[in-house]
Amino acid sequence: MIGLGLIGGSIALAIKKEHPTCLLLGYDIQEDQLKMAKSLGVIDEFVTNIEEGIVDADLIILAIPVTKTEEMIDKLVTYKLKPSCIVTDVGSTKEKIVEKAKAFEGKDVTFIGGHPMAGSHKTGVEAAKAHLFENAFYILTPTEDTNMTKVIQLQNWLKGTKAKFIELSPKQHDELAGIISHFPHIIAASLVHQVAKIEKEQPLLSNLAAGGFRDITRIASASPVMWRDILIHNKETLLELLSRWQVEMDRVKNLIEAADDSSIYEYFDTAKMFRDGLPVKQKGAIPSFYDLYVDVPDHPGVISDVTGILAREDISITNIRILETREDIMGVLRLSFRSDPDRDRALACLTDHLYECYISS
Ligand SMILES: NC(=O)c1ccc[n+]([C@@H]2O[C@H](COP(=O)([O-])OP(=O)(O)OC[C@H]3O[C@@H](n4cnc5c(N)ncnc54)[C@H](O)[C@@H]3O)[C@@H](O)[C@H]2O)c1
Ligand SMILES: O=C(O)C(=O)C[C@]1(C(=O)O)C=C[C@@H](O)C=C1
Repeated sequence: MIGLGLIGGSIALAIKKEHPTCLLLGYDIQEDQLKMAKSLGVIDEFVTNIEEGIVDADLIILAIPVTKTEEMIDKLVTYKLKPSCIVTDVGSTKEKIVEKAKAFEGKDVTFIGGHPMAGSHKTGVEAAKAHLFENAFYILTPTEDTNMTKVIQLQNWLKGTKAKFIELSPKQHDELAGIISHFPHIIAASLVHQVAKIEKEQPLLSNLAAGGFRDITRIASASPVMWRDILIHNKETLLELLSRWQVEMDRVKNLIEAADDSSIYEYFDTAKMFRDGLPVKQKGAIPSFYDLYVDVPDHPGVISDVTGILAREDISITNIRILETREDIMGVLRLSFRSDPDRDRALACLTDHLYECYISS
């Protein structure tokens, strides 16, 4: 595993789960990440000399920023790798990487581009989780010349991710990922910039940032290194999307200027219908959350009562959020669980304790 951050670490854990006897070696430019990965049991051993880690490998996974992946491919082609070795990557862009990997042609090495479509704004191996990609789409970009047996072998190595594999061309991948993933990160960062600028005149502003602003800008906390590289790689798609966005914003501006109430209503209503219709039980565009909403009276101790009930039943909560608390009115707790059965058990036992619970908000 080259690169032991969030994604490299999560894939390493998933591989080890399904293939416990394999020897998993890690390499990273940050020695503290390597030491941490070893102490967390994410890898078996680490190497500080890349050659030591790759020459006998059956599978090499590149889990580093996308421009670094290109540089690493340049380096890997200079080594004599094990015959029949598979090299794959997890980068968020594919065209430039797959193009670069043509350098492996004629070397008895198979390169298959990959991109697990799930993740987080967190970085580093401490945030790695074996189940990060469960139910997520995992895009592979084999070319017409790729041996299908190798694609199946790679899927078998990655079986522990419990992801759903799909194949796309690198071009199609970059267009789709540009729309659904890369562009939203630009919007999130630009919203934060807008608030940061205005805050200079209105110091109270960020204290008022409530659920809406926080929800839409969570991903602005993602790694600047990773996103710098993605924007550089997917330049054409993103420039095209920015032009379309400017047209979209002009449309909204016209609606507001005209104070056209039915068109404004329609604007939000059609967006709501599309958003509500997105698949929720799978990762990918919308991550999978097994959420339960619980009405709670706003008085001290209520949260520990709810969590205590679940703890006694041995039900783990993956996230907890208070959606609304104002004096004298009911607040809502949003509890997230790892699976549907956990949520069902939570619903049953909280209802037994007379809490009002429901599954959608
Ligand atoms: N974070 C996500 O949500 C997500 C999801 C899917 C795919 N990806 C892709 O996965 C890749 C890794 O992202 P991440 O989220 O794990 O980032 P991360 O910052 O958590 O980890 C990246 C790791 O790569 C190491 N690294 C950087 N350059 C290196 C080099 N030349 N040689 C060896 N190690 C090097 C860093 O030290 C770091 O430990 C990126 O290509 C990203 O586009 C990210
Ligand atoms: O959930 C998040 O924080 C993510 O941004 C994950 C996300 C995405 O845009 O959905 C980010 C980049 C990846 O290449 C794949 C997944």
